[in-house]
Amino acid sequence: MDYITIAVAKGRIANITIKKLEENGLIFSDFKNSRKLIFEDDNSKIKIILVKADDVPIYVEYGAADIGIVGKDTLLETDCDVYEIFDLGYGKCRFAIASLKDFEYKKGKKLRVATKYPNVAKDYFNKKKEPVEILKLNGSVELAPIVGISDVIVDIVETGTTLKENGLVILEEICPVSARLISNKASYKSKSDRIYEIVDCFRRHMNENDIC
Ligand SMILES: Nc1ncnc2c1ncn2[C@@H]1O[C@H](COP(=O)(O)OP(=O)(O)OP(=O)(O)O)[C@@H](O)[C@H]1O
Ligand SMILES: O=P(O)(O)OC[C@H]1O[C@H](OP(=O)(O)OP(=O)(O)O)[C@H](O)[C@@H]1O
Repeated sequence: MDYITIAVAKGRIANITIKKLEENGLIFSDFKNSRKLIFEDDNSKIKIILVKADDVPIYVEYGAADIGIVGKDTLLETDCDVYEIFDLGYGKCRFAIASLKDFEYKKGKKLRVATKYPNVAKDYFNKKKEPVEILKLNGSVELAPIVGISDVIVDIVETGTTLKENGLVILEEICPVSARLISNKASYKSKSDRIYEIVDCFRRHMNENDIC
């Protein structure tokens, strides 16, 4: 049996993914205590490669991985050509627009929006026919309205703690987000049995609150 390779987004999503696979009896030795980027379970012939979230769809589209696990936030931002095949239900959060508590929207004035997700923000405001200027940042987006470089932010919110501790409030929610299983188009045809074994393995360990 050939190895099936899964590109997993480093950080939160990888930690939960490995935990769920280990609950199914797979073993990825040293995952917690190493800087290794490749982990293999010899029995199931599953190979995990750890990559930055934004890069997961690229590894999958170009066939370096058969499947990938990444947040819906990242998928909405990318235009990669992959199949999204399963909502894994974990890594739950939501996209929201937020501003400082005392922000007042002035009609007719172009909103300046700071975000790590320029495509998501552009799409959302285009649909509402609201003219905006997008400022692409790479993190700590909540700072932007505080230091006065944006009116609002578009970001993911989980517990709401980061917004609260920085004096921001949600103005609108855009959509829910959770981790998704994606597939390379050729692998989806040639390795569909193995891919669906992996889907079943996650399905068996879905918690009640994983269901979106
Ligand atoms: N509270 C949360 N904050 C950030 N990401 C979350 C949260 N809840 C779920 N997620 C999911 O986890 C993914 C990000 O994981 P993580 O924060 O570990 O990486 P990251 O922020 O991209 O890492 P980096 O620190 O390298 O920028 C998101 O793309 C999203 O799908
Ligand atoms: O609602 P909460 O539970 O507080 O989580 C939301 C925060 O988590 C994410 O940041 P991350 O930790 O990825 O750091 P970043 O600012 O570097 O993106 C996101 O961008 C928010 O800042």
